[in-house]
Amino acid sequence: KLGMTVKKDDNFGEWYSEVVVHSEMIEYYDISGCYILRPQAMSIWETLQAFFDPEIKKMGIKNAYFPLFVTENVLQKEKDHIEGFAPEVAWVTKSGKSDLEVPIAIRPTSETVMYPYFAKWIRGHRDLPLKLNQWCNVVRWEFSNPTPFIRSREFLWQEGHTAFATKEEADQEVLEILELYRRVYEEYLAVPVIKGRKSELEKFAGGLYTTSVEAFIPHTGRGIQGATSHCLGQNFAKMFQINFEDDKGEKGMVWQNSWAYSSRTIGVMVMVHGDDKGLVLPPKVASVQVMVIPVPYKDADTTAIKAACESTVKELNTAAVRADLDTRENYSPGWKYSHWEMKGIPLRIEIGPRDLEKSQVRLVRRDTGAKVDVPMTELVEKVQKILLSIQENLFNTAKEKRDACIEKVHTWDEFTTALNNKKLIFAPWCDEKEVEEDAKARTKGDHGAAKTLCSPLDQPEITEGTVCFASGKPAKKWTYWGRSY
Ligand SMILES: O=C1CCCN[C@@H]1CCCn1cnc2cc(F)c(F)cc2c1=O
Ligand SMILES: [Mg+2]
Repeated sequence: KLGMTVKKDDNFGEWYSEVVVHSEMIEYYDISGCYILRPQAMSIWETLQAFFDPEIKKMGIKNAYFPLFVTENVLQKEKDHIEGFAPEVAWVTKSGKSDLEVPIAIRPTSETVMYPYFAKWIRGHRDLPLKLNQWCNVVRWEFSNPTPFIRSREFLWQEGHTAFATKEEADQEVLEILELYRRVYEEYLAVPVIKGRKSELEKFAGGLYTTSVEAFIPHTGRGIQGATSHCLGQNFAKMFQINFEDDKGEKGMVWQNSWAYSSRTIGVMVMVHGDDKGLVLPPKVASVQVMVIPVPYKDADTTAIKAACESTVKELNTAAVRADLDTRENYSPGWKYSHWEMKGIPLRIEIGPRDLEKSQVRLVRRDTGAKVDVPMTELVEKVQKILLSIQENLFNTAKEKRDACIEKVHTWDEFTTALNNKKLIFAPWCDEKEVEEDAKARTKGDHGAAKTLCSPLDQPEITEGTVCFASGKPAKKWTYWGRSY
């Protein structure tokens, strides 16, 4: 494989596409907007799932699996839930040569698939809370620029759908799930995110309120929704007649939530940490954390070197460090260094004749390129420490870069200047829908309009007399604004 040919600063879109392909995470497919997830990508997906699935089970959520297909009349059940989404719905209209009597939609999300059965299963308050999740794929036939992991016509996600007797229980779960999403990004993918609430314009129209974790890509100056946790209120309970007899014998409608993260998480990680050598994997999601490479010298004892590599891998694997070796003779050490750097392996170990003599190995970090010689007797402890340090350094570096992009503004002019400087804008806002619509209209351009990303749950104080940057009305919230994916 050739090396990287595009630089991250020169052409971000082409750089990204090259990274995901050359790191062997993605293979492009012959249907636009569809991508093959190769093992490196799938192993990251599985690692995140291995964290998230037990966590939601601890919360009493059970996995189920609902059909991929939904009938037209059920899908159209509620216009404002589907409003504007209709063009994205993919339909099955034939089987073999014959047309289907009634076209069948492929799920773009599963509210309308699940909720008729929620109505059937929920009768009394003892049937509550009902808390289900499914790990599945969904299809949204989008036309705006398809991007591996970030925007694809089919993607993997988990979708949680829960029903409670009281709003308080629903409100609490929304935030518990949002905290898990923060951990997925910050503790595993080493990507800093902001927890916040979506505006009335940006929220899920079918719900009561939407919370999200928002990431930011400094290179493009665009925000990206990382994951989302909605409180649906009783909107869907009304639509689907999901009610129950409470302990006083009265009929009440349930309070519902729905929440999801998707394979988009992987793309955000690539965009944030990748560099001009290719992918950079945070150790916690790296299927191989350490690659051991023999450095044979012309008359050196290659057998002894290879044996040292094998015992190093063995020792690391015994200590639960995911290590592998590359002893292929038809590739030079130099070729292997750039190959495994391209693949984002966090740590490389080089073992040559000099290292053998001194009973040491050379460790090379993928994040900083730093090299350090370590006695073989201290191998495991040093490798474990360095892997932790790489995980932390990736997060801290990403957080510093993201924070450096944040610009606090107070006026419209400051806002447009910051927007054109690719900033993540923090502004006092009157929280009025028309003002957001107006700001969107005024910032339309070939880079896309500015929009609200979220109002952070952690709200700074609004000092007396602070006015909205756009309308001049009294400010109600500090809100992040920017262009987005
Ligand atoms: O975002 C979530 C969390 C998991 C469950 N769903 C909610 C809301 C999804 C919002 N949404 C998002 N996209 C959609 C695309 C469609 F084609 C369509 F018919 C419906 C939708 C749609 O409802
Ligand atoms: Mg969409």
